[in-house]
Amino acid sequence: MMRELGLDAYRFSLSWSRILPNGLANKVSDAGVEFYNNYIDEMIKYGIKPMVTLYHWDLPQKLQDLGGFMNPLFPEWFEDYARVVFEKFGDRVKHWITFNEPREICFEGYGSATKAPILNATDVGVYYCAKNLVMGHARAYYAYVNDFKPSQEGVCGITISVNWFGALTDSEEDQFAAEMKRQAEWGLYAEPIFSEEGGFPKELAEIVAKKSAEQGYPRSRMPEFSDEEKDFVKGTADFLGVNHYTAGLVSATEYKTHHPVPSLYDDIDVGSYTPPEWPKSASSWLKLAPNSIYNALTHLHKKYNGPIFYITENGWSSPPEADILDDDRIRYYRAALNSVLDTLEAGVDLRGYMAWSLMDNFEWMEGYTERFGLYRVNFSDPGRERTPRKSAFVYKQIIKSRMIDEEYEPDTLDMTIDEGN
Ligand SMILES: C[C@H]1O[C@@H](Oc2ccc([N+](=O)[O-])cc2)[C@H](O)[C@@H](O)[C@H]1O
Repeated sequence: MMRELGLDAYRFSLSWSRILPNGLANKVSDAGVEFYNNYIDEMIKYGIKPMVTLYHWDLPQKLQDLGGFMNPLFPEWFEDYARVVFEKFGDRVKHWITFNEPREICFEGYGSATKAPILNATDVGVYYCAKNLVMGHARAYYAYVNDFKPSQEGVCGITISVNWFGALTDSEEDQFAAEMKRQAEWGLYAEPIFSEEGGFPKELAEIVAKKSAEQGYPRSRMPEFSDEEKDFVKGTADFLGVNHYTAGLVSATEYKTHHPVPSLYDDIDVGSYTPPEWPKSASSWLKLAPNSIYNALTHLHKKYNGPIFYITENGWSSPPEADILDDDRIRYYRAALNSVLDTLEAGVDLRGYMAWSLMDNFEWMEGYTERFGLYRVNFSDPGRERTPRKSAFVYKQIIKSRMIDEEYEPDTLDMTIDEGN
């Protein structure tokens, strides 16, 4: 499928427990390493660069039983695991991502309890997790930079989910509410690594400290980074990977919904709105918002002094029964890629774009009910038959011709494998 599309890069993740069955680095699975060696070698054979994520949400059970991201030893465990994979695969993998989407790991896993491990610690879970995760990221980064990069010459970054949150109105209150939403959704994870000051976002930290005191906590529910820790974490990324899907308009007073007290969303206490005219996908959270890649990336570009970006995920879901002639997905990719062009024109250092996803897959809590693939997968078929959707043909034509808005008819679209690839 990668060859049919003419891809020159592919992002995938490693399963920690497939490589270290106990989670800890005392025992490495030869079969696990061989599995990924074959996978990586096959890509490289066809000129497809692997971009590898170390952690995309599957923590070894033993480590989860020990508290997972809540355990202060988590950063060490992660560094040990990272060292094994850099050593095994770093001769061929030159683009490393430590974590996929800290927000979904920490907020959804340890706060709102909507993703594994479904731990309902709404008051502190997201904040404790965020600090341990960021410390683990920094330890893995230094392991790479000090002990592997000199010979392997690759780069190491982190991928954060960055949807665009603008203000509903021009009022000062709504502008501040939008900034609080951005700090809660991605600043918690980006700020310690990419800001000049380091540590958690300042205004959010102040709000949480104030509310914690009012709520009778002896200290802020959000842990602090010591000065030493701030310096340790600052600048530990060669690039910022961005998973971008959608946007919301934020209000200080309107569109508020109920949240547990205390919790991150109660702390920021803002409302969010999506205009009804924004087209809807099969996922409740995903709507097609105008020029949102441009809005998000130009904002981050200014805020963090022009870092290197990769868009590491971007895509559209349809229900399983949807037609294979998926014009809604094509409309989404055209809009997104036009927004990428605007972003590049604005001088943002965006080095790559990855669609989510090559093929339908298991979509976490939603299982097989939301399909993101350029290729449809028939999950009732024991052979898991794969069929290119119309969007696959169009995507192939776009990346080959660099023409985004040209109209293609399905029977004129070319799906032969280019011998050069
Ligand atoms: C569809 C892919 O989404 C990624 O995760 C999310 C989850 C939620 C949002 N959101 O805006 O609410 C954005 C991205 C994830 O990395 C991938 O595995 C897929 O689930």
